[in-house]
Amino acid sequence: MYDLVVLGSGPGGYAAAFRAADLGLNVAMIERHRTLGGVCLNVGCIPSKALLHVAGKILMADEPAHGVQFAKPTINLEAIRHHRQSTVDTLTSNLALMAKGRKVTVFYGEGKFDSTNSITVSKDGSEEKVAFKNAIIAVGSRAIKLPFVPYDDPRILDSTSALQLERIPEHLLILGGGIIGLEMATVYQSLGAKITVAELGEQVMTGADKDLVKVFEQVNKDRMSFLTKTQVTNIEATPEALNVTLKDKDGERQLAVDAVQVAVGRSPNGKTAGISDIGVKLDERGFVLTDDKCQTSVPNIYAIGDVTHGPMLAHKASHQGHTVAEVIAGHKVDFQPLAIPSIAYTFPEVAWVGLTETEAKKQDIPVKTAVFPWSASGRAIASGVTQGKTKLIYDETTDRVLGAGIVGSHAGELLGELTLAIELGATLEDIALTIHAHPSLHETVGLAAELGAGTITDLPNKTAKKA
Ligand SMILES: NC(=O)c1ccc[n+]([C@@H]2O[C@H](COP(=O)([O-])OP(=O)(O)OC[C@H]3O[C@@H](n4cnc5c(N)ncnc54)[C@H](O)[C@@H]3O)[C@@H](O)[C@H]2O)c1
Repeated sequence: MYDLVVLGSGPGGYAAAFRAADLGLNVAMIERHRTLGGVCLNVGCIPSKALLHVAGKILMADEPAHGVQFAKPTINLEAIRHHRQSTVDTLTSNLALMAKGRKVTVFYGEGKFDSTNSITVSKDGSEEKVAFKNAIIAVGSRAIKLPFVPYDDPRILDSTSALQLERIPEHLLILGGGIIGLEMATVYQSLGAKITVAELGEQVMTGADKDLVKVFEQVNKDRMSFLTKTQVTNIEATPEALNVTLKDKDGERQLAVDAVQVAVGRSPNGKTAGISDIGVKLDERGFVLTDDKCQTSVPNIYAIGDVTHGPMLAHKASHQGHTVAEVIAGHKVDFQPLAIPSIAYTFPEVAWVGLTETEAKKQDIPVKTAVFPWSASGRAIASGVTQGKTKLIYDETTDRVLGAGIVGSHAGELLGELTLAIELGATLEDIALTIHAHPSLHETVGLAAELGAGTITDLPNKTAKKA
């Protein structure tokens, strides 16, 4: 009997298994695919970043380089696919080695709970029972399917098939303006596709503040067309084209495209693997209900990652994984983060963490904001990346930083400081008095804080504190 069995080997599952093994527990992990790492490493975060890296190189070659002109890039799709796959292979094979090094037993096959103390793993017609004292459900999520989409048509792409880069369509419609849709829009646009994004909501990248998203839209206005408040209601496949029905306030119209990527969100896998049959409580959408120790309604069973409430992000899952491993090992810990960062790896990147201004307004939280424009940053001007903003959202009375957002080159990397600031309860003054290197893009964080504090000297003195 294992001390712990982890069902699923994504960033949540393997982090939990490895941490538990390091704490001296006897651990097994069950994975239905041939490689470890789940969606994120195999067909999600990691391969998309490999493609976005290439997209960045192509887009950069197109930008004015202040005296240097590059020829039009030559694109070798096979080599790009190879970079994607070798990135995935490096990480997934390292995971298998680390599992071995930690003596975590890996069962490859489809796992299904048959009691609160055992899971049956099925593979190629054979079955094996794995008994456990504790289990962690880390079964993730899957793409939401829309009833009117002709999924059998090869011109319909999902987040997995889009990564294959089988062909570059002339005109690609992105159905859903969330992070997956916009990241793949960026990849395909750089490779030559015309892009139309159809988004039901008021803005693309819901979740980020509008003023930041506006900069992203502005930079991309000649590269992509954004149709917001627009619902895709039907797709008809004909030999010549995919005829997409778009519905907005003016009524319905047709758009003929030669490929559609569907990226309308993900739903949790809670209703699979016999999870509810053993008494684990789910909500109506299939999320497993957990407390702040990630414990489910069955005391020896825990759940982490996309199958639980909260953002569907790998770094949330891995931190939950560590928490549960430590709880099972007897530590007094829980999972109550103040800040879970989000990054859209688009061009430019958009990154945000903690409270947004939109959320503050919705929840009636009294906040102030300080937004430093990158057009006043020496490093941004010298690097030709002035289309950016660094924004702080802070408590009106205490000046404590509650949220932050950045749009611009390397925004995702710059966000780290602000995530730490929020977790440590920093105020504007703490950030403003921290010496940031000059000239640098991260200096914009310090300058935004100085702007809020009224001590800034890198902008006109409208906001200067006189006393
Ligand atoms: N870099 C990252 O952090 C990253 C990358 C990829 C995915 N993810 C996560 O994966 C999850 C799924 O991402 P996603 O982009 O698929 O989902 P999402 O929920 O973020 O966005 C889907 C969008 O589709 C729109 N939509 C739904 N039906 C529509 C219709 N019929 N017509 C037009 N628009 C429609 C919705 O309004 C929504 O804005 C998210 O939780 C996301 O945070 C994160």
